[in-house]
Amino acid sequence: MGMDLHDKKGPQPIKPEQQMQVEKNSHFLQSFGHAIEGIGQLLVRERNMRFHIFAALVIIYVGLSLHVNRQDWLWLAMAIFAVVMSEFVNTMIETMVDLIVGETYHPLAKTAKDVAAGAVVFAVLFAIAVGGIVFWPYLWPLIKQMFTV
Ligand SMILES: Nc1ncnc2c1ncn2[C@@H]1O[C@H](COP(=O)(O)OP(=O)(O)OP(=O)(O)O)[C@@H](O)[C@H]1O
Repeated sequence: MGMDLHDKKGPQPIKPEQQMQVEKNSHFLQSFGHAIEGIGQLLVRERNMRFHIFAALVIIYVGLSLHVNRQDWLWLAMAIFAVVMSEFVNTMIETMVDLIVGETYHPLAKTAKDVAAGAVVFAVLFAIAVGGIVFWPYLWPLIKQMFTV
């Protein structure tokens, strides 16, 4: 899949104030800080992730507008979670493959990346199905109302 100018592939330059830590985190706050850094990297590097976050916000907005019930919110949350988690896994696999093979072509690198991308597509299809099943009963009466005089 393509790459735009905003996608920052490859290692980020190390700023002078950054410590090149390779030893274990020594306390919870340090672990948490690095986890937040990971989420930040994902948002900066992956255009698809930014799109998923935008789509999730649209789904939340539609859910609020249609006053969907508690159980339906759980399904919507599950769908959003599945897509976002799949993008986390996809980025982890891509990064590990790039770390191992770099710019060298390898059929197994292709398989790993394509399967990881397939997981994202699978999760997105699941989210579309959930969105359709959840929103349809709320939208159908509105659609009928629009076409009855
Ligand atoms: N080292 C490699 N060896 C073989 N094929 C590769 C290699 N690197 C990438 N590819 C192929 O190129 C495609 C795009 O790879 P890239 O790492 O640019 O993914 P991407 O554009 O970030 O994907 P996504 O849009 O899913 O994030 C992969 O799906 C794979 O088919």
